[in-house]
Amino acid sequence: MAKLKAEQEQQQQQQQQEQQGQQQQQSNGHAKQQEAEQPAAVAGAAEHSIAVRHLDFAYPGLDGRPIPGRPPLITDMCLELQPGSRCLLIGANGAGKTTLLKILAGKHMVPREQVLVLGRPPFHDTELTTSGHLAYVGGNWTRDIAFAGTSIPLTGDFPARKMIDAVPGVSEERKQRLMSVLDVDPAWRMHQVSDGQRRRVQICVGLLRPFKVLLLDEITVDLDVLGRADLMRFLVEECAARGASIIYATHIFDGLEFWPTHVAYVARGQLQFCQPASSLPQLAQGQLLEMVTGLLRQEKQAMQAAGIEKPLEYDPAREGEVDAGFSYVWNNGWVPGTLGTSLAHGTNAVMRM
Ligand SMILES: Nc1ncnc2c1ncn2[C@@H]1O[C@H](COP(=O)(O)OP(=O)(O)OP(=O)(O)O)[C@@H](O)[C@H]1O
Repeated sequence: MAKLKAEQEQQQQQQQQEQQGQQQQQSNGHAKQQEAEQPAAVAGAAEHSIAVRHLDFAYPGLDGRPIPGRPPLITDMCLELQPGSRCLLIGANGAGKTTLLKILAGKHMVPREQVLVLGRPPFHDTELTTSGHLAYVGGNWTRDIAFAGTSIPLTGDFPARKMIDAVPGVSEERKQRLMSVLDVDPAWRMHQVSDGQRRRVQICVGLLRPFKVLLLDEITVDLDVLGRADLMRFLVEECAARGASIIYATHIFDGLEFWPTHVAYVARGQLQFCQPASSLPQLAQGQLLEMVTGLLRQEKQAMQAAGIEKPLEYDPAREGEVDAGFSYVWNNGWVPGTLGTSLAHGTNAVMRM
């Protein structure tokens, strides 16, 4: 009897071992499959904090698809930045700076292999942003609020400290440091602050988590000169101390000569250059503004000489007209990616080429 029981136990042990082996094989297979599903370009790409490879991008039309016959806004863009870089992104209005930053921030879907941040595709790998490793601060501080509309300014009656404390996993030391750099009073009520004070709180909240890559889209517009200078110095320290990388798009150049390690210039959706600051003598001479003005003037003259016209203005008389190359349509306030679709927003005209 005892022998039979021992044999049964041995059989049970064997079965358990076989099952464990099978489970192990399955999970190994699953891991291998997951590895295989990772984009090939990710391997070995992490030495660049940002890598853009032959990026093409076009905004979709009202039906969410690329607009036939319309060339992409961004074409064949390549850009690589190492950890610790501070890149100033320059270009005329409408050149595509915000679009590029939003693509890097994972807000627009592009093929995985065309854009890698910290070696990972930012749209598909949402952990990049949820972890705070990839941060984007841009535009006005607004929110889409149901039954109120899209882009409603954050002006509720709550203190700045509440916004700051709402960001999880941030040490009190970092909070205090940022509030001090940005001169934020934690008692400010958000419905009573000035535009510049609201902007300071927005930047403070945006920088709280220790980012590895930070994308800044013209965030210093409302800041006074001292606030701006202190912020730029803080960002230099962050890059030096932690190897963080920053791309900063701006039109305000005074006093910025000391700041960038690289300058990238975009014109009509194409990267004209991305050069180390040390190779641009105008920076050492304190003539960044003159350099940018010269570049934009040359670009404008080249466009005029080439007969490249500005996009057609909307002409209400042509509403509904459909031609070989374009059609005029009304967009009654529909904003891609949001639920808002209401005549209450008023109407705005969209022309499709
Ligand atoms: N959601 C959108 N749908 C369609 N076209 C868009 C959209 N957003 C921007 N564009 C177009 O893309 C082009 C580039 O815009 P973008 O905002 O990237 O330029 P920018 O370089 O940041 O300009 P600025 O210096 O004025 O901020 C513009 O011609 C703009 O009209």
